[in-house]
Amino acid sequence: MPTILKTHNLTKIFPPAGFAPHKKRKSEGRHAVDHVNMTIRKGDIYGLIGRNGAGKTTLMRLIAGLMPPTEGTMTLFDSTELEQHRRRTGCIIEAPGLYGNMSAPDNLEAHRRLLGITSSTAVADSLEAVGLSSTDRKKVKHFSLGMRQRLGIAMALLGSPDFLILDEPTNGLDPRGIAEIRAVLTQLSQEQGVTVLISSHILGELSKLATCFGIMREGMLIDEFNREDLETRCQRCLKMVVDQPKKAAMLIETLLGTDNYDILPENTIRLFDYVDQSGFVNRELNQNGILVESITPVGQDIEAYFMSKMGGEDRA
Ligand SMILES: Nc1ncnc2c1ncn2[C@@H]1O[C@H](COP(=O)(O)OP(=O)(O)OP(=O)(O)O)[C@@H](O)[C@H]1O
Repeated sequence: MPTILKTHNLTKIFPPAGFAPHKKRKSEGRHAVDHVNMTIRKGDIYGLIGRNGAGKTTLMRLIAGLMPPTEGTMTLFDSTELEQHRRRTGCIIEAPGLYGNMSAPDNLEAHRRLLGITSSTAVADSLEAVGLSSTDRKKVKHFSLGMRQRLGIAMALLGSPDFLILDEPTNGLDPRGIAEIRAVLTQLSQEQGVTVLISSHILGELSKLATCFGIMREGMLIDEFNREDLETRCQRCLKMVVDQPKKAAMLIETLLGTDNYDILPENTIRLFDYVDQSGFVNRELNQNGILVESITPVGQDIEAYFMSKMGGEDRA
């Protein structure tokens, strides 16, 4: 699968408050983005997750070329010619500038001219992609927040980008508005092959939309995994520590009649069946010469998993 974005040790250090560059005072500064190595492949919907201040927006701004990194490099579309390939990228990082007294098509038309996009169908195509073709002459100031967010995405789509960078596109939306944005992004990904990098506070929503995930904590990308990994990590199972894992595995197959387990390091086995029958499993293994040091049903919902990875109690 071709790589759309790869960062190598991407770092942004902001000077501390009160820092006066002319004094050349040596200072630590704030590592908003700290040696991030991130990979996004073609067709991914990459969900970026982290608490407030974790560095998501700063990372997106670096990727979009809105500020230079302090350190580190990146490739876009497997190339180091970033300026050239940023033309294939569309982004909403700050609230898109919309003219309230103008209709959706007029807003897009103004933006199209500003960007120098020549395609005569760009405005109509973008409106259609976000389901706003029928708003006609309605002024944007009368739009719902969800419609405005969709219009923002339409703006980012004007240049027919292959890669969309969206910082909190569902911010402030009700469940219906969120579902609409999800439908738009899923369609763009599946039907047009657009690759998406998206951050969101709404973890449950992101878990339904994204195909892979990156967790940021204190500027660092502490974990990257795909949807399949996430489902495995959150799957309910009986986690047990035994003295002889290979023999225990054989007994699980012969006595319990299942091969739905895996063996982890440190004599740990995860059994994905019999999750609510830990006493029974314990007895069966014990009676056949296995010392079960611990046996616990584990598993959590996806949102709780994200929260535990992000650290702390605050929401993303
Ligand atoms: N221009 C700036 N100057 C100084 N510090 C900044 C600047 N922009 C961001 N920061 C700091 O960098 C850190 C990361 O901020 P950033 O906005 O990237 O986080 P975030 O994960 O997007 O948070 P949120 O979810 O609240 O938007 C924060 O501590 C923030 O205060």
